[in-house]
Amino acid sequence: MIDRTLFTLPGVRKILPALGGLALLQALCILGQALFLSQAITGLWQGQEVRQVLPYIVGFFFSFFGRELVNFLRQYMLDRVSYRLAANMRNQVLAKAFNLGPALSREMGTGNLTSTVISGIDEVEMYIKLVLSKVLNMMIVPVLLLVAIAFLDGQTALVLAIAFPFAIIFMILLGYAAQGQANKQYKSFQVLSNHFLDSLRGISTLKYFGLSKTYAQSIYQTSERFRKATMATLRVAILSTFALDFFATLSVATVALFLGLRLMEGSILLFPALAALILAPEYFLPLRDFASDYHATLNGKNAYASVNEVLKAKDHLTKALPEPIRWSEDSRLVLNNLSKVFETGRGVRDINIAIQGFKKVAIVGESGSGKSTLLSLLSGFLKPSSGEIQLDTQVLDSLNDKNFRQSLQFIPQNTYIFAGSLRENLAFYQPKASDEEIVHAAELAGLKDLVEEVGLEGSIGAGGRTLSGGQMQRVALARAFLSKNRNILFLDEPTAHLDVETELEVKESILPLFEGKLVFLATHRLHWLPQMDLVLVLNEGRLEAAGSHQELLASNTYYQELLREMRGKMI
Ligand SMILES: Nc1ncnc2c1ncn2[C@@H]1O[C@H](COP(=O)(O)OP(=O)(O)OP(=O)(O)O)[C@@H](O)[C@H]1O
Repeated sequence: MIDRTLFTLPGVRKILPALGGLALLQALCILGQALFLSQAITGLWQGQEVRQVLPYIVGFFFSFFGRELVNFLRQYMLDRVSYRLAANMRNQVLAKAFNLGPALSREMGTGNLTSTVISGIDEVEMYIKLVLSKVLNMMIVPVLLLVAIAFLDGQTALVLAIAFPFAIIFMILLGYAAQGQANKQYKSFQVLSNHFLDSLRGISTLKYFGLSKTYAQSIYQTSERFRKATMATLRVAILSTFALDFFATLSVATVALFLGLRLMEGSILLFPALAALILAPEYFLPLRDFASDYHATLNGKNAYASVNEVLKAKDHLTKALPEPIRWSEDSRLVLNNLSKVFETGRGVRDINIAIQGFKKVAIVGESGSGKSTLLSLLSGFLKPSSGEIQLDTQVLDSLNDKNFRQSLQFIPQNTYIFAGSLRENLAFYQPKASDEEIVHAAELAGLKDLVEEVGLEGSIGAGGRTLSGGQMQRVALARAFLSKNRNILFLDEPTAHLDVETELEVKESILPLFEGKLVFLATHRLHWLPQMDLVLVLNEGRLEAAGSHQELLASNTYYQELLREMRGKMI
């Protein structure tokens, strides 16, 4: 029911003694409340004046306010601790997501990852609060009250002591059933999150193919499954609350009945009978309190497991390089038998290449030949399955290095435009760049008109000005122009989805960016190849040939064939 690792979170152990102390204080206040009230009523019953019982009434109010104060202090402490822990967790999950990059969202699903970070962590915050406050109360308050009741009346204490384990056993049994249902509910929530986000992303494709109505039906069915799972969980959770309430009420009623009978018989005095009767519901209160929020703890436990799953995901980011690389004419990159084989058996195998100085390297091959995989290995987004990488004098088993990432620029097929100002989007690698530098980079990338029209502070992306495909690629280009320190450049089909005219225009702007850099360009487009120093030809994951475009064109039949095919597809 409770995840024990919760107690290992930073700061939790430290507040446990304070929470235990507050639970003890609360038990004493409850006791004071019951004893003072019973004493006052007994006094009045015996004919004393209000003046005579006034100290007891004052004592009752002191205990009452003391109890409220304890509640307030506990809530205050828990709010601070759980808020801090949740904020910490959110930072860690985000850091993990950024380090692992697309691999994590591919594995978990973007919708699921997003809901874990946003609503999942809120649920964990609530879970921490509930568990820490209610569990300690449940462990301390009933025990102390039972001891006090035993002093007042042994028989009542016996009835209550017998009833408690029954209530606990019931709670555990129903708890297991509810946990099973809650797990199913959480799984369907994860499916729903992924399904919903995927549908939103693909909405234009769905519209194009006239499938949006069919898809809306599929979302409806997924959300219905989630609704049913939620109702099933609520049924068991409410049943467990009901069972506990029933047990507690039955036990208190039994106690009241026996006390009443014994009072009539005269075998017990009014004061102990009254005090025991007031304390009996208080004895069950912590348990009922826990049960009333039981459903929230079930959700919180699942969300906590999901957060832990992200935090435990293997983060390959190394710190082998002492500082970011500044690529120079003498720099050298050697791949020795580098392979990345996926579970499907596909990928790239035994790649051997040596590159020195400022080179423009194209990676070509048929669709599925491994171009993107090799590019991801070189940019450190994938960890090789075997082989080694030599970077100058350093031998590494992966380029997934914190400092290597600080050395590279990337122009993808589709540039992501963040919802924000044009300035934020342009100064992506260089947030501290001056206005002049940003405008200069934008002009080099061919964005002069956009800057004049929108202004550096104008919003672009979601909720702002929508950019055309060519403009988006130019934003990526301007980012790269602005970042002078990073001189290893990766491009993955940077102009593939643009129309021929825009493609050639954007290409003209890209070419000057290649100077003084190590460039890797994965492409299907023929027109890039004559401008490159080295062309790597991949065939079914293997390096078929490597050389300049002219060399390969003169001597390699596979390359000649590939070019014929590429030319065919271009037209
Ligand atoms: N994450 C993955 N898990 C399993 N197999 C994968 C994964 N990524 C790629 N592959 C497989 O590895 C092979 C190479 O894929 P890759 O994307 O590198 O090819 P590509 O040459 O870039 O193709 P394209 O030109 O169509 O983009 C393909 O058969 C692909 O199905």
